[in-house]
Amino acid sequence: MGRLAVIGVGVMGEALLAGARRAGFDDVVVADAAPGRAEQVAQQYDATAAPTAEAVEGADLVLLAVKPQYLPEAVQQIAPGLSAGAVVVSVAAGVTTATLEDGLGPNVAVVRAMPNTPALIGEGVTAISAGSRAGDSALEVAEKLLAGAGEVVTVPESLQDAVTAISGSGPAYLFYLAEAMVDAGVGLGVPRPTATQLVAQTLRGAAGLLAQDDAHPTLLRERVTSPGGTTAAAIAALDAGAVRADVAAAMRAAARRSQELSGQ
Ligand SMILES: NC(=O)C1=CN([C@@H]2O[C@H](COP(=O)(O)OP(=O)(O)OC[C@H]3O[C@@H](n4cnc5c(N)ncnc54)[C@H](OP(=O)(O)O)[C@@H]3O)[C@@H](O)[C@H]2O)C=CC1
Ligand SMILES: O=C(O)[C@@H]1CCC=N1
Repeated sequence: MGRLAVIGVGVMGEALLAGARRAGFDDVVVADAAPGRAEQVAQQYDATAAPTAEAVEGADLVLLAVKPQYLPEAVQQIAPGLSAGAVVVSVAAGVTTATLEDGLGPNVAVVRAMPNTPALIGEGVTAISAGSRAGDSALEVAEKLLAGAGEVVTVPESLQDAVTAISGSGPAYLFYLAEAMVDAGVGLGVPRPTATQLVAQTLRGAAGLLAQDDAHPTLLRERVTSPGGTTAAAIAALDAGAVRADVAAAMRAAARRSQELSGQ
């Protein structure tokens, strides 16, 4: 599988590193700007720690997982040490393959990816898009890396801002909903640990139903909604609060922000 370098082992870098180890990558070098962080992660995942510029030397595959604002600096640091023919996978929201190709030079293939945090438990989903110099073999190697973190789909790069709004930021919307449901449950008199357990397993079970092949969210919701019952009362309250429109507005804001990040 060759050597993998992970640049930036924060929340997402660590989640994808965990997936890479599950996928069988066993020669891994990690780098991070926070003092001591690379060493700590290297110990935990049986990897080697190195400064950013050196970490990419001899690597066949490089995963860039720093915040978009810090990416130009990281690109500058790694560009001179990259091996010809290396594949660089970036998960930075909003940063285009064209920008990365400009900074990294003509000898590497760039793949843009948008993962999400359930990658930590192998239940993520990542959308990948090929840069202009990334052929099928580069996409394949990126897919192998990311498959350890969950499902992988290939999309045209023009859809990456939308994907970011759906699945990249998506877990946060569900945690927000979970918080609101737990708090409301507590308000209705249920102890917080019990309310949390009820909400977590309800989300897990509902996601399982939704993941079935023939699932349609409308049908699934209708099956819960008995005539004149409790769910009908709840959905009427959600509609009165224009929650559906709010979700659409939130996702448009996320996609817009992803676009803005590409201009920074
Ligand atoms: N979190 C998420 O749900 C998702 C995040 N992403 C993308 O993943 C990327 C990382 O996000 P996230 O993990 O949340 O951020 P974090 O801040 O948790 O992690 C980024 C890490 O990179 C380090 N770093 C910064 N500059 C360098 C450098 N030059 N060399 C090595 N390490 C460096 C940071 O150190 P320090 O703290 O000292 O700056 C930090 O530890 C972002 O681009 C984001 O858009 C994509 C999908 C989902
Ligand atoms: O909030 C962010 O910018 C990153 C990208 C998608 C999820 N987290």
